[in-house]
Amino acid sequence: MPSLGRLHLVTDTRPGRDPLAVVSAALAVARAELVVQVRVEDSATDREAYDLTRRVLGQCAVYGATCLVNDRLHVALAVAAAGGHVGADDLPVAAARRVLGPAAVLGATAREPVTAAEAVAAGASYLGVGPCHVTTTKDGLPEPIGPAGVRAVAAAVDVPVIAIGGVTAATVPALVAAGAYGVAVVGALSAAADPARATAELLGALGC
Ligand SMILES: Cc1ncc(COP(=O)(O)OP(=O)(O)O)c(N)n1
Ligand SMILES: Cc1nc(C(=O)O)sc1CCOP(=O)(O)O
Ligand SMILES: [Mg+2]
Repeated sequence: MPSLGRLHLVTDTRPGRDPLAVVSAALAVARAELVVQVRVEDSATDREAYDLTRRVLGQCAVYGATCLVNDRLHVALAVAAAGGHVGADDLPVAAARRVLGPAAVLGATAREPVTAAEAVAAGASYLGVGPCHVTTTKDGLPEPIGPAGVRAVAAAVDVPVIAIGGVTAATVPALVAAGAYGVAVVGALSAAADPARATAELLGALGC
């Protein structure tokens, strides 16, 4: 299994965003430390997801960076991405592992220690843990768990914990101190005036 980068960029395909430009800027700075998770709107077609993922995978290959696919594991397989990420509304972790195979990177969303341990036992190779802080990027999330919630999950598992939800360079140190191996962001890069600079700030906060 490839070693996991510590800065995860989750693509923002909402109207008015330019995910490929943001990926390009982040890759130029973070290189192999970047994991790009291709996440499209639920309304996007599989063809749209496939086309975007192929382009992102091509960008990542230049830098030896990892490309994962959110939810749509058939797209991950179709483009030979490194793996995928699943949550409560997606395939169960064990089924996702069967689909992707033993060597793939498989992330699972977990918000508390018991489900985190279950996800790891079912085959997750990392956990996405959050929302750590308030975010406007995704609707319907539970209350933020904060660094204390991250600490509880990190203490319960032996796989990398990736903190997500409202993460900024300013909030990274407390999350790392709580046991996060890395962070996943949408807005901190997608909405940045200068995504390359924002990438450097996030890497610096991670101690990379
Ligand atoms: C790193 C990471 N953590 C959590 C999530 C959320 O996944 P999920 O709960 O399946 O929600 P959607 O992203 O599918 O809306 C994630 N994508 N990445
Ligand atoms: C897609 C997603 N999942 C979350 C979870 O907690 O499961 S938070 C989130 C959105 C993260 O975006 P931003 O970095 O802009 O806050
Ligand atoms: Mg999902």
